[in-house]
Amino acid sequence: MADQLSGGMGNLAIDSNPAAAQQGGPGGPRSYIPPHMRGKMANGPAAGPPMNGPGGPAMGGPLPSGAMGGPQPMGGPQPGAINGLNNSAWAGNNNFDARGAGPPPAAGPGYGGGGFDQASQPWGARQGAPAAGGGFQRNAYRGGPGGGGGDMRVGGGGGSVGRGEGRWMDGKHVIGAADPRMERDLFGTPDDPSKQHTGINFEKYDDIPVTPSGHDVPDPVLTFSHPPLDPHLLTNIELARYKVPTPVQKYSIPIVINGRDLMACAQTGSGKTGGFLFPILHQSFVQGPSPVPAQGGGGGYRQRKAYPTALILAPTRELVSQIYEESRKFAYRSWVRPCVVYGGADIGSQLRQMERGCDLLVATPGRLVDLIERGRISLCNIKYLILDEADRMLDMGFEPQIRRIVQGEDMPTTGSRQTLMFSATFPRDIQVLAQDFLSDYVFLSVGRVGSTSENITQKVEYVEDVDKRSVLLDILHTHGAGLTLIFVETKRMADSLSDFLINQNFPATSIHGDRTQRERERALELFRNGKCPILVATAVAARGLDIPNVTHVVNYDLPTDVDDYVHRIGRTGRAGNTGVATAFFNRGNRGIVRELLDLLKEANQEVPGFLEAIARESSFGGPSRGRGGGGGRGRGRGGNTDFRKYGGSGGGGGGGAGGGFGGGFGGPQQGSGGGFGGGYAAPPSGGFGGGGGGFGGGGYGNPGGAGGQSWW
Ligand SMILES: Nc1ncnc2c1ncn2[C@@H]1O[C@H](COP(=O)(O)OP(=O)(O)OP(=O)(O)O)[C@@H](O)[C@H]1O
Repeated sequence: MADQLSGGMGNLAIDSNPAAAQQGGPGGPRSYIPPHMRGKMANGPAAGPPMNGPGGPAMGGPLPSGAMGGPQPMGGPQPGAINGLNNSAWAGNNNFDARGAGPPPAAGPGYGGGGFDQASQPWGARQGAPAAGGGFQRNAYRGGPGGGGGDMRVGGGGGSVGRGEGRWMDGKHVIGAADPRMERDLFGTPDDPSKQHTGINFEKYDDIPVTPSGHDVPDPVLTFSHPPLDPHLLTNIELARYKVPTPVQKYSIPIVINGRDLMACAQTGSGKTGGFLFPILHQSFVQGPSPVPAQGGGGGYRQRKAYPTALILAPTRELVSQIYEESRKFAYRSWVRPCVVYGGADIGSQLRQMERGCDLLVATPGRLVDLIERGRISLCNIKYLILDEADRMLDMGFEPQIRRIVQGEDMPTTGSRQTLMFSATFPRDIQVLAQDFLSDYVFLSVGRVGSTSENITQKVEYVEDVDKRSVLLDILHTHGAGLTLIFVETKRMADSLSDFLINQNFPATSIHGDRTQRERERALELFRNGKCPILVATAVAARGLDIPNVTHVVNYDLPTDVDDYVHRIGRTGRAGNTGVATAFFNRGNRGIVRELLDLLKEANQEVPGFLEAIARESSFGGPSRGRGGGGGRGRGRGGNTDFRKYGGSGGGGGGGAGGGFGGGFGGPQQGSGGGFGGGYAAPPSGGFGGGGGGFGGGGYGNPGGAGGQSWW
């Protein structure tokens, strides 16, 4: 049931392949191994200890920082490898063969050899955490009414808490002891290349106009200071070397502390994660844990349910892992214990993690539904519900699962919890739908909704399909230092293009939904640490991932939805750093020409003449997206602001040409290139009629409805 649910509830791209993962990862009989990885995997991760094996890391989740690019021996990038990326270093590097059995030459002590074992230990084991010897603490989980049971972090049951953990005792927050080694692991060193550092344009974020709307919007905070923020949170923010809040953080902190719901739109890479973590952790540090209801049915610790107070939902495994790592930083030494769950990884180890305490849960929807079905999580204590990449979480693919989680279980209703939604894009129709989950919310727009950062230099080149490979090779030959992320539309294309690049002696790897979780982690790790500085990816890597030193994003295949383009190119130019994004455009991409054109103009980018010409000749109807225009495709784009300002709460006709703010929801989608088909015609209160069916063109939304197959 678990596997069926994970794979069959619509979260297919994300939670797919649990069976393969459980059968031994890359070596398992049902695992997919691309040809170029076959020899290598035998010596690589599969040879190491299970990533999530029993034995229970003290605190680390199934993707320990070492496995995902933390500062531990393997996780740290190889600066030499990155800096050595130039024309000759790549193309001429005949020693590199990602298909071969051995590790890449730059691997040093890291991957594949002896170094891997060390790095792949569960986090707690590597840190020598108490749990490493004896597994998880059987009596540690909070139990019994009032929360005064066995969890050492709450109620003051005596005994010890885990390393880096604090506790809540007698109504007070007791901060845990500092742990220098753990601090290094979590926060890195000042010049640590594996961590994102703020770039030269960080201060320019302040020039972006912020438009809050809703009544009684609290004034922004200007600094990280007490008040309003909890002093212990400030200590952790300082350890993270954040000096000043980004605009979205300046506003979100007081809005959430004042008890309001929030829908926040801010450009990619501008600190939205802190935008929700800071205020909810602040509140948690101040208020302490909620009492846990008495658990019926008795049973041993294995029957215990987790009762998180904060739930963060995000669309991909990699993104939930990243958010989890961020929450570990800012919850360090506090009573709040973060946990992460996602499909494709051993559910047993995730359950054991939760049994050790689970106050802030980061989850992909499919796996969460699975755990709810198993009776292992109750949502009755949720005070904060966060939908990161909110528009993605509420689109066709995820919406049924989100409704089930939010409305179909025991979560407090709107008004009794706080709901926060964050994204860089927020189409109008999704804004309308989102209302079901929000109560009297503040809408916050940093810049225009869906706009791109001016830190990204966008280039559009006219390239026919047959010429794409050779143009890509030219680009890779001339591109300087840094990591290059190449987006394609299909999983098959991701494999074939990465194979092609490897054959051309470029150190490439790929990430997409058909790869096992371990392969995905390995690909990301090799990319992060510069051993494979070229990553070919499907849309699975488009949202949220924060990888330092990505200097170039190539849209080898342009997406059919311009919002996807916004998120993809947002993998570069983050935290005030600069980056370049190149798109291959030809007449097959006419569908987004107008929106792309508007986007480029708005971000003060150069607009190639051919784009203007094709936009003119295009018969593709509808107004342009910007400046209050609705959606040419009926999605009724958000324009630059809160749709409530323009009246109406949904309804209106389908998105025909000329559909402004009044339209765009309620009718069947016009679709572009057969994107949506039918099944999207529900009224605002009713959800999408069709759910799974009707999605036929890879246009937008979850790549498959219930039971379908993902394309990413
Ligand atoms: N106040 C701050 N000072 C310095 N760096 C910050 C600050 N806030 C966030 N960052 C850093 O900026 C980077 C981008 O932040 P984050 O991943 O939260 O962006 P985002 O807005 O969620 O992007 P996306 O839309 O792609 O999900 C991260 O590396 C984060 O550590």
